[in-house]
Amino acid sequence: MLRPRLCIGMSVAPTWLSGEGWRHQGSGIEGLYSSDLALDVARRAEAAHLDFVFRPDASFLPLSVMEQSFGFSSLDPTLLLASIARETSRIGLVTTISTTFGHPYHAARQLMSLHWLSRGRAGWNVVTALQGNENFGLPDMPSSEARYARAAEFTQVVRRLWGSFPSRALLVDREAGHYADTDLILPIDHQGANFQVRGPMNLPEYPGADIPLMQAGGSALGVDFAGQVADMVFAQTPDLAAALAMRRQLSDRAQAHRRQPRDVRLLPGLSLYLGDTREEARALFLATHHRLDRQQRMARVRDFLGLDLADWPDDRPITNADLPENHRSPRCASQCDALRRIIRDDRPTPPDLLARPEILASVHWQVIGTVDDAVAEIATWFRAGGIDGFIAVPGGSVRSLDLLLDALIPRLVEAGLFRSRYTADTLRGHLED
Ligand SMILES: Cc1cc2nc3c(=O)[nH]c(=O)nc-3n(C[C@H](O)[C@H](O)[C@H](O)COP(=O)(O)O)c2cc1C
Repeated sequence: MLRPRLCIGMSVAPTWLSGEGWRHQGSGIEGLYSSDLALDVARRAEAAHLDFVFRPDASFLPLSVMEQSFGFSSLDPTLLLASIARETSRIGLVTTISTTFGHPYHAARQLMSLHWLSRGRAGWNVVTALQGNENFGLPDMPSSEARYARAAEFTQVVRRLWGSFPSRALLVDREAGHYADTDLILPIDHQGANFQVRGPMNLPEYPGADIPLMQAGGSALGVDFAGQVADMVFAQTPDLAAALAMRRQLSDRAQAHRRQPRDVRLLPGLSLYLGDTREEARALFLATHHRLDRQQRMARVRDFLGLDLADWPDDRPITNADLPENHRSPRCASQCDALRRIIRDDRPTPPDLLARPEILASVHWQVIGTVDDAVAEIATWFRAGGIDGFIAVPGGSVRSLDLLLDALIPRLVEAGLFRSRYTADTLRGHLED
């Protein structure tokens, strides 16, 4: 444990309505393309004193899922969070901006705008993106190396632009008629492999609290990048062993970049299917994913692992030796690694593998059970030093969301694992609390 209490973020994606979740009466799905859904959750998350709400994002629309659910269709995350800024006062607002497709000048200005509008509560989830190249004139997705090199340069430019108009340069001296001390507003004159940016930025830095960075991407390059720049890491760690290994790697890479391990908070996604009983939770999970048929599940196995299960006997276990050696999904190395670990450790048969939550849903840490089950598991992982907190990704229905905010978080407070009130009103303040 690197800090005494958990850091807790809440996805406003809204994951609890994915799968079949949106079809429940009263799901509120009609509010998806307005602020309504996210605002309601943000207000409730603020009442529970969470560190931040968080909006992941994608710049492409896979049509295959749209017939059955809302998929990746969504409002622009930064605009959505800006609309929430004035309706809340304490909770952090973490948006997602990809470093692969956009330009750092735009990103720097959008993020600092959100920071001003929320009075110091903005955070940036730095992603190198999974897909979407065809929407930006790129014939293929750039390699992992190219994406992380661009991410490092992009992030450096954004930070330098934020610093190019320091808050102390803002004088607003009515009497003398001096608005700003222009000696302090300096160009950055960046000439790099990907960007040429003169600066300065046309917006001053928000005084007193900087914008924390979150990173998502679990390959060796991703972890090194996180060790260099991230305050938080959104990770996929399906079991405690994976979390402990990730925590060790992050600490190692943080120190290699002359930072402290505690500066980089490991916050895995925690997918929660909660019910009053375990049976209820399991039924909720299965009902949520029942429309994913065997063909679709096998397609996921093929995509992630390069393994074709079409003619595989149902009683034959799948072992490490069966996995094609050089298959790399272009999409996400960390997700594939998690599935490889399951095959290495559990040797599942095809029916076992195809029923795994990791195939049906995500490779996030999953609790399918009661609030007691979730509290026990979170406490175990935290006390073992595997996590610094988590990002809640409730699934299945609004009921999972309600149990998270109304029952689970208060139980963590009672256990002394989470704050009972805010002591700060900026995101940086919450992280250091
Ligand atoms: C937990 C997690 C969350 C992610 N969220 C996003 C996202 O919201 N938007 C996005 O474009 N990419 C997202 N990504 C993709 C990563 O930014 C990255 O492109 C991908 O994981 C490949 O990098 P890697 O090989 O280092 O994992 C996410 C990845 C992970 C592991």
